[in-house]
Amino acid sequence: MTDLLAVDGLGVRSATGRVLVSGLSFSMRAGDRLGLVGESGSGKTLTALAIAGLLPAGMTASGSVVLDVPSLPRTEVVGAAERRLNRLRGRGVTVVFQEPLAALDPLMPVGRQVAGPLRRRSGLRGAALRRAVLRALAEVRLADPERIAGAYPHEISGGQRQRVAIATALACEPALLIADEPTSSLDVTVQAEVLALLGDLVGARGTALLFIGHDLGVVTGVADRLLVMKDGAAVESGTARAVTCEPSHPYTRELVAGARRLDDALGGMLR
Ligand SMILES: Nc1ncnc2c1ncn2[C@@H]1O[C@H](COP(=O)(O)OP(=O)(O)OP(=O)(O)O)[C@@H](O)[C@H]1O
Repeated sequence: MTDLLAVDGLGVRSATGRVLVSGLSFSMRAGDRLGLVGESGSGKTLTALAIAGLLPAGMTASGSVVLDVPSLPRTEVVGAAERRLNRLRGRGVTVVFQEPLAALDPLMPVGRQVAGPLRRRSGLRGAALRRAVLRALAEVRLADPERIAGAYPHEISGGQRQRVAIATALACEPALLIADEPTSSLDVTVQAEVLALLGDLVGARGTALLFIGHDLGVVTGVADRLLVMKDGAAVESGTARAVTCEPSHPYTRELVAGARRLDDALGGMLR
């Protein structure tokens, strides 16, 4: 099987030339679940944006990010023209961000927002499209999809919004879904539900998942492999089990000890 995503020596610099990410290399195949974990400011989000070709204006990427998605031309994202990247986004790679309010249009009922990618992907129109929207909302386990479809983003809860954002992202049938702290703004119970849902949905579709988070307990709940980042570089990588059971880098040991302390304080809930 060939790599779906091959990141080789990725670097990101700010407009003023500050090195924010450097020398990052990893690869993913169809259906893989990789967790990028590290403290705030370690470069996780910029890595995600660089992979999707969405770095803010002025920032520059170096190295190589190759996305090789079935039925799409193999694309070198670094330096690619916007037109090329547009073909890749959606079917190739889709991102779910931490704050769904930022991703959803405040002035459009959420049903119409899910309908956009569904229509583009499937060509459905009219009543058939409407049924597909309701199915997509039911699939992310939203009770009463009819009501949710007609609601504006501010009329539903944070957990419901994140489910809508996931439904919208999956409606594109992406080969790679990047989820950047998708549950950090949610309370713990809702967070656990949304994580389980995300795991089930990508599993059922064979979608590769790049899951980003600062909380090792959360990330290991979804990812099979981990890449630990610190100060814009990878300090350790391996299977989730190896990294959490036998961390070799002092920073990873700190992360593991922190997650254990939290787990003990919660009476082993995370085990
Ligand atoms: N638009 C920007 N201009 C300049 N520097 C930036 C910009 N965005 C991020 N940075 C810097 O790049 C570094 C990496 O940021 P990034 O957002 O990737 O970290 P992160 O690991 O995702 O953190 P968090 O968990 O807080 O989102 C940080 O030092 C940050 O201050």
